[in-house]
Amino acid sequence: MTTDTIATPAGAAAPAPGTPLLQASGVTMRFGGLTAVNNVDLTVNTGEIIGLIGPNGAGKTTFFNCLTGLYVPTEGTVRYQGTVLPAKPFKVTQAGIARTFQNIRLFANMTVLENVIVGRHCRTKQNIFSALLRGPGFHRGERESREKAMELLAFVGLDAKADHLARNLPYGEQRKLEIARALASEPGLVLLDEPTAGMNPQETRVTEELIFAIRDKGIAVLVIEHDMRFIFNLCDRTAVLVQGQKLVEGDSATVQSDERVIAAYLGTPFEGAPGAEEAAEVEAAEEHAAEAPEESEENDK
Ligand SMILES: Nc1ncnc2c1ncn2[C@@H]1O[C@H](COP(=O)(O)OP(=O)(O)OP(=O)(O)O)[C@@H](O)[C@H]1O
Repeated sequence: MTTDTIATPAGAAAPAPGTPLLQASGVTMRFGGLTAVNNVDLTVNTGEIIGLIGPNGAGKTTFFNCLTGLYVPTEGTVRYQGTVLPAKPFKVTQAGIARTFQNIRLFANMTVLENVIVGRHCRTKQNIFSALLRGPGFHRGERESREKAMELLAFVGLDAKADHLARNLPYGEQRKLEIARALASEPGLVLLDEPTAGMNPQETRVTEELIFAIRDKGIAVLVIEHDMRFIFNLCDRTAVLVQGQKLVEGDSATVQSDERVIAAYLGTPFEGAPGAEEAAEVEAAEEHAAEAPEESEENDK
């Protein structure tokens, strides 16, 4: 009988920090006449948080899909820990890459805990026979999965809601649950597609802290986001895609000050750029001045 032992993730012996984990080389994806991703190289090393930014339709999600086996790139290769990845999402997850999606994909009618347990599927060896026979191994495996799922829920701050239905969670918490489910597969690298979309600034700050904590657990992160403050606070390096091509890659200062990036994407200097604080102070003073007559009118009454 198959027991429910937890499988070891591929490459579980943690590589030294700073060694290449993911290596995408010359990745190109064409849909008929449209080249959505054009000859993109990207390396993510252990211990890194890497950002991927670019205008709508730049090819960011398509690139993620090429990395995670949802698409077979028209050209190029994707290696994880030196091995070319198979173009099968399940095998990519088994190899050690997990992801979340731009549009939340939870099991809405399952509980929060069950959603995370499902995410552990590729690390267990349960099969139809062990489930039918329900021997000691099956129960041990179930208990372990439950405990690990609860640990992850505590990690993302959702343990108190373990028994709630996923569909009843507020939007920001559904995004956190997606992250917990991705972590349940014990990845070495997690790909997050717009993890703060629809979040308020407070939730965004919490997500930022959560991503730092994920990195501190030894999991590298590749993140797509449109929130530039979030990206430039968080990432060790950021790559900019424009019309499917990588325009620039570098640290936050390099990317923010690159004139091609400003022209093609940022438009105006990023709001956290030097000078923004002063501009905000002037704006606040102007608002205060505009409100002042009303205040004095009220005082006169
Ligand atoms: N399955 C598909 N078939 C045909 N064209 C596609 C397909 N998927 C994406 N595209 C096209 O590829 C281009 C890149 O799309 P993609 O969704 O990767 O961009 P993105 O940078 O993720 O955009 P956004 O920031 O809006 O999510 C777009 O022109 C899109 O219409």
